[in-house]
This record gives sequence, structure tokens and C-alpha cells, in this order.
Amino acid sequence: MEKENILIGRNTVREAIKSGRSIDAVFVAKDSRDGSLREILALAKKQGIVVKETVKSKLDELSMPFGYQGRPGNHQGIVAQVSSIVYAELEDIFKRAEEKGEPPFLVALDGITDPQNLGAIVRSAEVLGAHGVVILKRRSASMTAAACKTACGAEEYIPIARVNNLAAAIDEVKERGVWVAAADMDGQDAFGADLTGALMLVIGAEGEGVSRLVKERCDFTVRIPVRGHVESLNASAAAAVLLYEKVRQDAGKKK
Ligand SMILES: C[S@@+](CC[C@H](N)C(=O)[O-])C[C@H]1O[C@@H](n2cnc3c(N)ncnc32)[C@H](O)[C@@H]1O
Repeated sequence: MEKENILIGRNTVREAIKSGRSIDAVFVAKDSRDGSLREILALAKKQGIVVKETVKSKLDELSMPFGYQGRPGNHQGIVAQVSSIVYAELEDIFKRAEEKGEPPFLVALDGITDPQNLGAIVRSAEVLGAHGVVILKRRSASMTAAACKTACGAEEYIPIARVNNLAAAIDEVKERGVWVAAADMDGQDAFGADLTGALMLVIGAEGEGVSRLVKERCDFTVRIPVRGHVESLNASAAAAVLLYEKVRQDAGKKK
């Protein structure tokens, strides 16, 4: 599976944004800000697409492997990185659980923006037997080359569904008989909570944690007890601990 594609030049990037194509990031040259570039950036911003400022040589470098050899500058000050990974639907995750004859086990990410955290969580989810990962379409990291690199190929084996609205996805999942647990520092002790059976674990964003709206939709909130001075774990470390705790509890119940 191809991990990454680059769209080069103003018209290409503008049309891609307008068409609603899934764009991971727009890279724009630091020193170019004329009218048409400003218009494209405003479009990108409106759609919640990540815009990164960079130097022209970086744009040359990004464009080179995609047929622009020997023609630096042809990117006109802008390139967009689009992911070509095939995202799944929520339904595919439930199908996966059904095929395996297991209660659905999902991980949802409420706005994780660091691709390495996303990749690490996808990897842990796959390794620990979750049936799928749910991420947000906007204002969140997607499966870029950086995320795939950290996932170490796990994305090939686990469905990753992108949703517009996590609160709505939680309602849908709950209707299908799955308990939804938010991971948050103000929850009940995760090691005393019942994580067995059909479960979706919601991990919060690096800065803001789980949003209030999402937390209100969850059935309960779990906390990993900490002993140090730093308040919280890294999101991917917290996900790994909680996923493992669920696996441990399920194994204990089977005995
Ligand atoms: C870096 S933390 C976010 C910290 C954020 N400042 C807050 O107050 O929520 C990212 C996510 O990792 C999970 N997490 C981190 N430490 C945790 C802990 N001790 N117990 C449960 N979840 C934790 C939560 O889902 C959290 O939203």
C-alpha cells in the first residue's frame, strides 16, 4: 500500500481542498504570501487542514520524487500531503469482531495530533487484539508516512475508521451494545474497573485530553494511577497500559 502522495502547485492543491479530498497537511513557503496563495490557505484553514510553513528547498525536496526532478520551484510555493491509505468504516470494525467471534474491542482517539502517537496507538491496538481504531477526520493526525512508520505496518492489519463526529460515533457504538470508557486522570481506578467484554476505549488529545462533550457521552471514565510528579502519561503510553489491562482482565475472566 502506498503510504503517501504529494500534490504539487496552486491549482492542484486548491482543487483538492475544494473537492473535500482528505489532506493530511499543506506545506507553504515561508516567504510567499500573494493573493492566490492566501486564498488557498484560507480555504485550508476553514476546513481544519494543518498548514505548515517551510523553506522553499523543503518544498523542492518534497516535490522531487514526484516527477519534478530538475525543476525546483515548480511547486509555486505550495504542496499538499495526502494520505492514500484506505480508511475503513465503523461497520468494518464490527465485521472484524464478528469474523473473529469476539466482542467488539475498539480504540477511539479524540483529536490526537502527533502522527507518532497515532502510529504507536495503532501498533498497540493491533498487537493487543483490538478490532479497529477510530480517528477524527479533521483536527487530528491521519495515517501519514510518519504515522505509518511508527505503526510499523500495523495499519495493514487493523481497520482505521475516520469519523466526522466522535460523539455521534460513540452513540452508534453504544447502540450496538458496546461500553465506552474515556481515559482521563479524573476517572475511577482502571485496575478496579470492569473492562471485560465489548468495549471502546477513548483516548484524549495531547493537550486538551478528552473533550467535555465526548466524555459526557462515555459510560464511565478510567484513570491509570500515577506516582510521579508529572500529571499524565503520554497518550500512546496510556493507551498501551489500558489496552493491556483489558486484555489481562478478559484472559482472567476466561479461566
Ligand atoms: C497527555 S494526556 C492529556 C493531558 C491533558 N492535559 C489533560 O488534562 O487531560 C493524553 C491522553 O492520555 C490519556 N492519559 C494520560 N495519562 C492518563 C492517566 N493517568 N489515566 C488515564 N488516561 C491517561 C488520556 O486519555 C489523556 O487525555
